[in-house]
Amino acid sequence: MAVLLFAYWLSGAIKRKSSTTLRYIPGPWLAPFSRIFSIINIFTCKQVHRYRNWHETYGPMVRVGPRSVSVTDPAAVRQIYGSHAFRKTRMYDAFVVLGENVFGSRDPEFHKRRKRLVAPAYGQTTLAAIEPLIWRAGVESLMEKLERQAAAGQVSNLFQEFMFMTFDVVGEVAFGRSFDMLRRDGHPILKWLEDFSRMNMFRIMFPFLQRVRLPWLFGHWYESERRLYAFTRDAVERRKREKQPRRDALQMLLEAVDEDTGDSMTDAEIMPEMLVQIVAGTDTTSITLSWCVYLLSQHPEIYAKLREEIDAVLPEREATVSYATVNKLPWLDAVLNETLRLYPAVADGLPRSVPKGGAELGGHHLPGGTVVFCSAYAMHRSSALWDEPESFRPERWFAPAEKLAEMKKAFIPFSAGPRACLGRSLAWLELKLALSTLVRRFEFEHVPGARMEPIYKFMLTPMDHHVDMRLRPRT
Ligand code: HEM
Repeated sequence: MAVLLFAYWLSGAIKRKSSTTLRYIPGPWLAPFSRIFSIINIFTCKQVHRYRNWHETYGPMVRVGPRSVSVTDPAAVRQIYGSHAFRKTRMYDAFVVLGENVFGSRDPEFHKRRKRLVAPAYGQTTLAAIEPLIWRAGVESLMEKLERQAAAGQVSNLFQEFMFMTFDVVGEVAFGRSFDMLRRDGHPILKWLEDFSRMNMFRIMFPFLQRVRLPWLFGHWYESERRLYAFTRDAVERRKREKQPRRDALQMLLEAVDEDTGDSMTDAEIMPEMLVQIVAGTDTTSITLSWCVYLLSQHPEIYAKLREEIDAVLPEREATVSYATVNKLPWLDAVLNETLRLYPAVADGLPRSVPKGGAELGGHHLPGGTVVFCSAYAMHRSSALWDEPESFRPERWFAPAEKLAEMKKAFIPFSAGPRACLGRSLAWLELKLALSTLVRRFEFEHVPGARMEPIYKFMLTPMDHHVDMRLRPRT
């Protein structure tokens, strides 16, 4: 029996290897035969290193599975992400939390309609209105907590504190009030979301679970789902009862009107969009800040340059920092860009499906249905695209305009095209306010112990989820 099964697998594998034009794309010898590497990735979380090495060995197009290809050629990457032609794959169903939404949707028509409705929630007018909320609920609350930890002689785990900060900001702007995680060291929504995403994974693997409920098996996950729903609904209803609501992201969603039909969004449509802001807008930003402070702690000369630049525009330690003051600082920009290059939080994946009929990509013909994706980690560290790719050199971002334009083609921390990050202006605002205030108020020094090797588990994080720093208040 075992021999028969093996023979069956082998004949299928050989057919898969030789029957498509993918056979001309180089890659590890096992990749065309089986999806073994996707499975290994799930268990080891080290695919970013693997993809980077493969691209260094095989070039900009690497076959990584029977029907999947990893791409780092900038022109091919723009082709994949630059339009709706290459659609998101089924993997994105995992992001359909409480309903179809702008992030998880695979349908271009739905996405275009929904994006028009939600765009004002991420726009400049909203950002200007919520800046004081981000300062109060996020940055200032974080500084107060760090002040207390420093006074008590405690080491601060900035990985965790930045995460709490970004959750509190999304709570404030998308749910109408902070989750208060910085003060309470957590919130039950963390568990509800974790349970919910596990349940969703099962629903994707076994679609009958969309229709059938198995309370004896998944009872506690259903309970988390119920609580998440009730919590989100409560936030919407609370806001609707307010006589003079403030102009934040939640309000923009409630006031959104479809230009063509004149329809507003229903509560059932608004709720998934609120959750998207948590799923897409918390860890991404906090992890970027974590890597950034770690890199600064390892490069004292860069840290000193940044401190000098920030001290010049923020002479008073305690003053409220405005975005206008820190928005255009060359070293701050360069340090954050270089962090996003070396440690892009969304370092891998973003799978897309080649359209029916196939496509020419990177000099190869790929049949329809082939899964293609760009590993930002591999592209950002490619020796074909960057000088000294593994070095932290923020000054590279001061290159002449022509060189800079070339670099930007190979730089995609927020993806590109119609599905690029909608929250990137908000992310920049949070990143710059938080980092400049931290640098102005504290001297920080890394406390070794936790493993800092990057692993990829949905995001590119340090292995132990710790970035331990000893903080000393500055004058
Ligand atoms: C440093 C921080 C951030 C990084 C590196 C980042 C990165 C990304 C990337 C790579 C994508 C494309 C995902 C894909 O195609 O699968 C994306 C999409 C998205 N991001 Fe961000 N993001 C950040 C912060 C935020 C914030 C703060 C928000 C909102 C609160 C946000 C909201 C979104 C949304 C709504 C999408 C889906 C856009 C669409 O499909 O039209 N992101 N982000």
